[in-house]
Amino acid sequence: MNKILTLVLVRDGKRILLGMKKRGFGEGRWNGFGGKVEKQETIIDGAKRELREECGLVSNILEKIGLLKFEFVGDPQLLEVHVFTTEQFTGAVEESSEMRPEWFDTTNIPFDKMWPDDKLWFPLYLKGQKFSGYFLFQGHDNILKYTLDEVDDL
Ligand SMILES: Nc1nc(SCCc2ccccc2)c2[nH]cnc2n1
Repeated sequence: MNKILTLVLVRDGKRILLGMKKRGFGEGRWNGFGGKVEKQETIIDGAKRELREECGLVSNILEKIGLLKFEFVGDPQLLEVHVFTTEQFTGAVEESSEMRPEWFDTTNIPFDKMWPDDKLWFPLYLKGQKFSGYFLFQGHDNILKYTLDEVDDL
């Protein structure tokens, strides 16, 4: 059974909001906002909840843009990450216990301090293309193999 996770990418024109993960899974890397989906909530409601909890922004319009599956050698639990984006949000960006948010220009995304797969699928995201990918990791830094496809619907 896959572990269902969410990832929300917040855009404001040419800028994207990323958070520096302060602890736990992915600590020390810039990422979108997201995490686990609780039993009693839908995936999209889980995404909205994590967005608010992790950076203070509220959005009612999340667009599904990607599906990423991650396998880690030696770990039977597959991660199934549902990726969303939004350009409509309210509230003030605020740091949380999990994340230190910062705006980046989309021409200057800090890939060297992000998960290694991000540099592969971000270009599809930035050109408005939906995507579906599978990545086999050895540890958290080394991608042994992957597939990545542009898709028309998710
Ligand atoms: N960009 C990206 N994100 C994730 S996990 C995202 C979901 C998540 C999970 C737990 C806490 C916060 C967020 C990745 N895993 C492997 N490569 C990856 N790339």
